[in-house]
Amino acid sequence: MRLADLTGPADLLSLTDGQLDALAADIRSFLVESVSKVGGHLGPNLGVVELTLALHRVFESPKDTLLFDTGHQAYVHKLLTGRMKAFSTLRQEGGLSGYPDRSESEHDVIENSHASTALSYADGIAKGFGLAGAAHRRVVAVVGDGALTGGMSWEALNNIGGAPDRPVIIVLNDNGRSYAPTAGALATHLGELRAGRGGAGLFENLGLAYLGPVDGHDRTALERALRRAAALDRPVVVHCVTRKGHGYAPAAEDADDCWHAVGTFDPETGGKSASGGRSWTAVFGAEMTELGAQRPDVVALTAAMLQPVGLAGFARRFPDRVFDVGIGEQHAAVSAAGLAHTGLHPVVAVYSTFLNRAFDQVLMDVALHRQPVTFVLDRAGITGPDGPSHHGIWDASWLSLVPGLRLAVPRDAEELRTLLREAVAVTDGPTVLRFPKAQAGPAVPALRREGGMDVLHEAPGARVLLVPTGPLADPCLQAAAALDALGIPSTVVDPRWSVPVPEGLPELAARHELVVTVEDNLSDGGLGARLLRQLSEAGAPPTVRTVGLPTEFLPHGSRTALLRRHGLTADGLVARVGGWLPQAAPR
Ligand SMILES: Cc1ncc(C[n+]2csc(CCOP(=O)(O)OP(=O)(O)O)c2C)c(N)n1
Ligand SMILES: CC(=O)[C@@H](O)[C@H](O)COP(=O)(O)O
Ligand SMILES: [Mg+2]
Repeated sequence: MRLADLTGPADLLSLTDGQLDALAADIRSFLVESVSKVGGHLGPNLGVVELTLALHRVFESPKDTLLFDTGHQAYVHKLLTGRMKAFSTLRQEGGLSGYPDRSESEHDVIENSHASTALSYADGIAKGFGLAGAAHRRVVAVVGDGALTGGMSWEALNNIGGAPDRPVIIVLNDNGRSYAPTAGALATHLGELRAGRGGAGLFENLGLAYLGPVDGHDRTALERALRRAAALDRPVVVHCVTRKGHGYAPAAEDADDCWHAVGTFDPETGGKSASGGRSWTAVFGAEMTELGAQRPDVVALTAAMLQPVGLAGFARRFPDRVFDVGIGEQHAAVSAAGLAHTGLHPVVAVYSTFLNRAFDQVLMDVALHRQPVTFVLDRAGITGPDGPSHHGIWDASWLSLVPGLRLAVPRDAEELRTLLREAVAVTDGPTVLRFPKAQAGPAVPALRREGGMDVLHEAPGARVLLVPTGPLADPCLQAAAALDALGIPSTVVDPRWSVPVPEGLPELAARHELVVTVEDNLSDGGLGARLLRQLSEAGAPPTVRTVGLPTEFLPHGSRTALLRRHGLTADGLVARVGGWLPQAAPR
């Protein structure tokens, strides 16, 4: 049977070993071909072809629940559950999600792409099945060795191991790496288990049965182990040893990150498409390395994403001053507070969306102690193809609730360098920089600085004040030029530090009829909302309009298209101002 003929998992049950091996090869070729066109998580999915085939042959989804931790390795699951024909739409607006999605299939459960949550789901689902008298329904969680370094995994294991009557089946997909080789004591222990030297092992000491190590590319061995696990009728870990990128050599198998997440590429040669320009990440990484040479007290932390957050250069130059804590953002924040307690200035580089889980740590372990920790949030704002659990749109709102915290949004590369240095010069509390998943745009020079803000554009008799944060300065300047041409003079200021509200902004706002804040984050809790409150509390405010993102889960799609949809473009702003100042409606 060819992949194209597959209508669902039940079709797998009648296939011979030879047909299944041919199907596995078919799936691998299809993955390389498809992902080469749209980008995605090729390496992780090449590593779970045989594993996913075995899962769907041994367990009966959706009667049995199959959970994928992080969900980036669920492409094969999608192909086996009837979504091959739609696969060309992967991660594109209106197309398949890059993660499980309950609106796509009854076989999908966890849509959240944040790691280390699957075992908690499994614990809850198993408890629910038990209460419903449906304990016969299997709960199977596929968890990577990286996801197992996340704290919530151990909170769940503490529950799962303590309940012998709740037979959660944990399929440990151990390829020895997250992006890079997985760091820490757990990785060492898994290595001992892989080598058969693990003795009783951590899992058995926690009350779980342990089966393995199993060759994660030998489908029959996997099926045998999974059937044994199901028959044990108690919590069990099936330790599968896989290779990320398996079967696409040398490109994916031998790359530093085994092609964890790739853009488009030539499937014949493995040649990646060049990304033009210089990303915000690259600008940050270069400046961090410069800073590290000048400030011996500056250290860096990453949560298993050294390369993606731009710290590889810093790590090469200062290997003793960079810490990969595994997928542990909460731990990173508090370990940074500890580092700061010893007089160092830690820089924690994470993707915006992943810092959300460390709110309490930023609030109570960093800010309450007024520790000088700098958080650098990459992928802040609309990210695009990774969808709702990856858009970094909440940070600017919840961070504004942290007493003493300062947040800055650089508008261009030079400002990123300057603001980073301003941030690491702060000694009495947390600082945050945020920038998007994009190329750092053209330089945006300031006319002058006023009240802590950079004036970027002004015109006599200005009626409208545009207040963009970060890179949205560029479309705002284009809008200002268009408004001037429409006979509506305007001012454009960059607040630079948008938390707290710059002290000169309320007074400057009061000098205009209409104030429009423009933010690549939620409007709720954003700069505009906070400015509006300050102005209204100070008496009759000018009209303030906040152009930002709705408090919704935004779909996947291109960053450009999503920004346009939410009016975060020059023509979108002009059209809106036209509506807010009727006589300015574009002719
Ligand atoms: C909370 C959180 N932090 C960081 C990430 C980014 N991330 C996505 S996959 C990944 C590595 C996961 O490693 P593992 O669980 O071993 O899965 P593998 O990719 O090896 O299959 C990381 C760090 C994330 N999704 N969630
Ligand atoms: C699954 C996950 O969280 C990461 O792999 C993420 O998808 C990477 O995002 P970028 O591709 O923007 O680096
Ligand atoms: Mg792994």
